[in-house]
Amino acid sequence: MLHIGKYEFNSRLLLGTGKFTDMQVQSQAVEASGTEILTFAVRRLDLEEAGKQHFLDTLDLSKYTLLPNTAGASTAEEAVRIAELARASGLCDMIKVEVIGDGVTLLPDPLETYKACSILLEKGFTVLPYISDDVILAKRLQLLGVHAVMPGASPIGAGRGIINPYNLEIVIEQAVVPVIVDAGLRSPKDAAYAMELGADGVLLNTAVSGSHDPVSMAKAMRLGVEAGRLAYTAGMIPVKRYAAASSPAEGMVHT
Ligand SMILES: CC(=O)[C@@H](O)[C@H](O)COP(=O)(O)O
Repeated sequence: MLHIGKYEFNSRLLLGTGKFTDMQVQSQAVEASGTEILTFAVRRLDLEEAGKQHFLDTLDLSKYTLLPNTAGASTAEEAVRIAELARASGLCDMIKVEVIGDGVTLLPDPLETYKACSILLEKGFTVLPYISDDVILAKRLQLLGVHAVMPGASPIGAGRGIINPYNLEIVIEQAVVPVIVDAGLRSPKDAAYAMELGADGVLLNTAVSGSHDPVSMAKAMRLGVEAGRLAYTAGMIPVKRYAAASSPAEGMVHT
């Protein structure tokens, strides 16, 4: 079970809803992924798509928790405004805090993210900040009281997989709230790797929406997350410098 604040989930795969070209394929991909948490940009929903049918209208919303995100915000104030808009519209009080600091790398702004989280926590939100793989920021945000941290594997949409497993491992080791590895994943091996490192979940979007067959990729990602989690809980053997024979040599007759 994945526990985030007062919420509980069986699935550890969180899916983004952007960049799908066909709503029906998207619905099937969501189903195939087994996800229970769908994240979407409130700003996009509110401004650019006003009046149009939205993908969320095509879903049985009783099966999913909608996780609004503050994509499009570049300051704490903007992120807070977007979060309040989401809550006032009757959406979940969970918010993925995404405050982008740079239009080229799309990396999150640590100072504005911290400030936004501080305000949103005071306002009673369940707060999930998207951050870089920054060990100290992750720690500081947890001291502030966030409900999960979402370190990036690599930049959004880059598909570069986990660039810094060392940092991610330390974030995970020191975490007192769930760690959801978010962004930059490309293949099921990346998802499995994040889970093998001990992540509590992964969030991805482009890897599925941008593949030739999003439904199959969604299923592959689901299996990757499940395999990685199973391996993590099973306990993997230590890495050794030299060989260790699989069959014991004792009792063998040597000539
Ligand atoms: C939908 C969402 O929140 C994205 O911003 C998220 O960070 C996913 O990144 P990828 O598209 O790289 O998987």
